[in-house]
Amino acid sequence: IMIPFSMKNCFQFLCNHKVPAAGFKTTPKGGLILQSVSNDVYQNLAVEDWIHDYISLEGKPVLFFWRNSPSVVIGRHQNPWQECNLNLMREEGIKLARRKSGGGTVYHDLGNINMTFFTTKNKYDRMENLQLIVRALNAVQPQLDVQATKRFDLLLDGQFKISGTASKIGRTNTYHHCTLLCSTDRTALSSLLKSPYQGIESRATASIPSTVKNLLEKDPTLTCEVLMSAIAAEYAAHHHIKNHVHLINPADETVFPGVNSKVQELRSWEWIYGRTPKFSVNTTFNVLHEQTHLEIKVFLDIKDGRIEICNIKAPDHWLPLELCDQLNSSLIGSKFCPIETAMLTNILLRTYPGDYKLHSKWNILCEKMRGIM
Ligand SMILES: Nc1ncnc2c1ncn2[C@@H]1O[C@H](COP(=O)(O)OC(=O)CCCC[C@@H]2CCSS2)[C@@H](O)[C@H]1O
Repeated sequence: IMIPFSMKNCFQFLCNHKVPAAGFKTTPKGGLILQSVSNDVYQNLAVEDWIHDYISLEGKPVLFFWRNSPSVVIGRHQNPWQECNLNLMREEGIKLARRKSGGGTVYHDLGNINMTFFTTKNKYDRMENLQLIVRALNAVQPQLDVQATKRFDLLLDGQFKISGTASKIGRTNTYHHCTLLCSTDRTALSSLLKSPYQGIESRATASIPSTVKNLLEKDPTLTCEVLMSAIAAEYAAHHHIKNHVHLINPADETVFPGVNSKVQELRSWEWIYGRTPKFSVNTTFNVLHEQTHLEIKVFLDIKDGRIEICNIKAPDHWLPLELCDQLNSSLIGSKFCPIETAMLTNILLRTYPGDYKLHSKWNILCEKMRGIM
């Protein structure tokens, strides 16, 4: 990894050392423990990515602690419509993030600790990291029954998931990141991770749901702060480094040059929705017309988050084929997104000013379409 000259200084900052004349060579080996001062999921994922891209981890593993305000974090190759309730998230102002690592969907809030274990490829060992967490948990509460599974979850009492794992393996650097449920809102977790959307077909990675539990429910002294200190102490002991947690601000461009462009990428529609593997939606809408139920069939192909094929089929006596097709054509190429659909509908309505009966039918269809987005 090439570290540009300006980044040498920030590397030294990360070690909390004054920039010495001798430069880079004086940075101590052994490892580093960092903790983010931000609770913004995009900033935290961006700085994680930045460390992965720019820090030389040879002989210097890094542990990074971070927590987020309420967010749903999907894996790199997942379909958000299949994994979560996007309508509920919009209503509640819950962020959606797509991470760079693979795997399933998790819910984060301030009661959930995220940990990223950075190493070079040859030191990458997820089980070792999980065992370190288990030792730390047992150091604060020897009675806890926590075990790592073959799929790198941590289970409490042999049945409740308290941690999920994902990882990214780069050319030389790697990271293993995992969650730890301390006092997360479990009601929010389960309602947000339930998809209401039907008829989706895709080859995206599917999550593996589990029954979860918070450590604080087991023992009220196990707060996030207690857990993070215990894990930091265990990490320091394991790597023979000073038990000091360096606070970092992931928005600080002077420390992490270029980090804000990573934040922008992670926040973008193109990354979050546009990276969804190609999928199709095959569903029906029911509308009431003159006291009878009509069935409207919908078939969509969505590629890069945009509608590629749109086939809405309504009974001809309700909406003449030609007018139905106008709606179909106007949706092709547009984002599979309720705001964009609302905009397009308004444009379409203007093509038949004054035809309120038609407006009402198009509006009904668009409202239903928005409901599946
Ligand atoms: N925060 C959290 N911690 C543990 N388990 C969770 C959490 N949220 C949801 N779940 C449960 O895990 C499954 C999904 O399990 P699944 O195995 O499919 O996915 C994962 O575990 C992915 C973990 C990603 C960790 C990253 C670390 C930093 S950024 S996110 C979900 O349906 C819930 O039942």
